[in-house]
Amino acid sequence: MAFAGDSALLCRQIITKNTGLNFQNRVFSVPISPLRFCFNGDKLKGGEVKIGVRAALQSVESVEISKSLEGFSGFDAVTEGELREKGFLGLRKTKLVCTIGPACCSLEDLERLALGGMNVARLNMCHNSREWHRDVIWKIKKLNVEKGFCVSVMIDTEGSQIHVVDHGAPSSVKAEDGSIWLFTTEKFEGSRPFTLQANYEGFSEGIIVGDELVIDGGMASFEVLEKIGNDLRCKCTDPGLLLPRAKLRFWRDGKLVEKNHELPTLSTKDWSDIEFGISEGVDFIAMSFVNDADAVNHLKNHLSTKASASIKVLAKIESMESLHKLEEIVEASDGIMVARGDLGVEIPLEQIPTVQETITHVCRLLNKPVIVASQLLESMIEYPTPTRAEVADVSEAVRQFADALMLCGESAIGSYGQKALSVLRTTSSRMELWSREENQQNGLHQRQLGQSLPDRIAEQICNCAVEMANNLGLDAIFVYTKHGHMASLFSRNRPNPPIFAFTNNESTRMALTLQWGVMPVLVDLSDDIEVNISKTVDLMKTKGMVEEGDAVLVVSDVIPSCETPTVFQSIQVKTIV
Ligand SMILES: Nc1ncnc2c1ncn2[C@@H]1O[C@H](COP(=O)(O)OP(=O)(O)OP(=O)(O)O)[C@@H](O)[C@H]1O
Ligand SMILES: CC(=O)C(=O)O
Ligand SMILES: [K+]
Ligand SMILES: [Mg+2]
Repeated sequence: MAFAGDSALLCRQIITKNTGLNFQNRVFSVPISPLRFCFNGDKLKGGEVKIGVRAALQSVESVEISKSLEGFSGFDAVTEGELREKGFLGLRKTKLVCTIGPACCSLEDLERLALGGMNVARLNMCHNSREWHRDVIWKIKKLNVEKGFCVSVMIDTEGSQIHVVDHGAPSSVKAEDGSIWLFTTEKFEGSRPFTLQANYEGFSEGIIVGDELVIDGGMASFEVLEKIGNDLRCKCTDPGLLLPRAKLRFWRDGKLVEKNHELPTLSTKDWSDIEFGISEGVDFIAMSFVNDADAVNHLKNHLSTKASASIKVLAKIESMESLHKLEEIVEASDGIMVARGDLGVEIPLEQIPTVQETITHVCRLLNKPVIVASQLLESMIEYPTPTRAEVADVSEAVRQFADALMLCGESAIGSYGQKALSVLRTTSSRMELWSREENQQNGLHQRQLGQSLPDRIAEQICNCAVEMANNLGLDAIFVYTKHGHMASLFSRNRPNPPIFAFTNNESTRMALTLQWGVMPVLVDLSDDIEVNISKTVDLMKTKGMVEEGDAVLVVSDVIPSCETPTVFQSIQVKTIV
């Protein structure tokens, strides 16, 4: 039992060190008179916060297998299987997003992706029909219900960007050096030789003769020879492929001519896609070409008025302007996507790695999940193995502690989508192991987020608890949470053990699928912390998910509903007997 004393001492030291609070007893008060303040809406009596800190190593007594395990079966099938097979530390922390397209949209394909570790399915509203998207969403929900998966659904808006209209066949055309092309806004069916239709009337506004027209971030380049009304006659100066929906950008004197700001972030089509997403009950809306926080706030307000505030809004960073306003966008949104595909059209490619590192860093500091997306395993669209450079790129995103990695064309149209997913899985697991062995999380800086004392306390409890869990070599962190906030504060510290977030809220569960190291579990929650703990441990024992001797750190932020609550948050270390 020396262990018990050690952990109690350690807990006190850590909490004293990090909060500046000192204490003698297990439950102590911090007088903050004359302030009165709210804690999750409850006015506290006497203007004091009481925090319970119990760090004695307790044993879960040989709990009788509870009569009422109903409602406690919310482990997803994949986590359950992996936990049994590999143990707590074998669970992958980095989350995986797959873009669903024609190559992986059958029920069987989707099931294989879910079994392969897909945490979020992304539907790009740029492509395919409403009926097709609805069918995919239904299949995912059916698999979740019938096969016990926990795969969230994300829709990704088309957004307003200037590109070539997709005429269907032929799928790509080659532009030869010196060839002359017309870029027009005139609508026409089929294809015309040396003519491409732009999707936006004003695509050539402000463009002058001599400007450079860059296709898809450098796939091909043209020089503007002549303006004819809105149309542009151009000469190919750097030959290459013109793909359907190829992106058009103009450069002058080595700098991008910024044009996107006159277009709304959400077009009429985007708004109708959003209504569709709301009615289909999607979990995330990824907003393309966000330029400022206003755009994010606008959508979030709209969702609130529709009683759909539980849908999380992810801002895609894929324009120069969004980089100038990164912090305000991160603060306004529920998460971020580093959309390297379009970003690479707006900034020089050699800047992508450092920009990615900055964005992932800012997101972690501000406690927002971040997805690294596009071309992670691009060659696997055609080939069954990745290039070494691609594996290095995936590893780098994991080393940066990104919350999630995303497949695009690799899963949507590629021939080896499941293989690509398994490359992400094995590469991220390997890199996470290295990261743990090298104590990489020690170098992570933390920024204080909370302003009020209760928020700061919650934050400090999570920071301290993670330090405890790492130092004591604990097997898992259990957090009981309604809205997932404390689970995310744990995740932000990138702890060694996995974080099991027990929640009674389905939306919370589906939102946590994107957060690094968090295994969301749907359960009934009682006001009694001890009941919650013994019920979950019971359940995990019956399912063979915990073993005798496993030591877990337990934190609850479920506020008891009694009138004068005395213990709001507590840290406990328990061993399974
Ligand atoms: N639902 C779909 N139906 C048909 N093709 C799809 C679908 N989703 C994706 N694709 C194909 O997969 C490719 C990669 O998909 P992805 O959505 O990542 O690319 P994208 O269109 O460049 O993304 P974005 O427009 O958001 O920047 C697309 O170019 C498209 O050809
Ligand atoms: C994913 C996406 O939108 C991009 O990379 O541009
Ligand atoms: K999109
Ligand atoms: Mg994009």
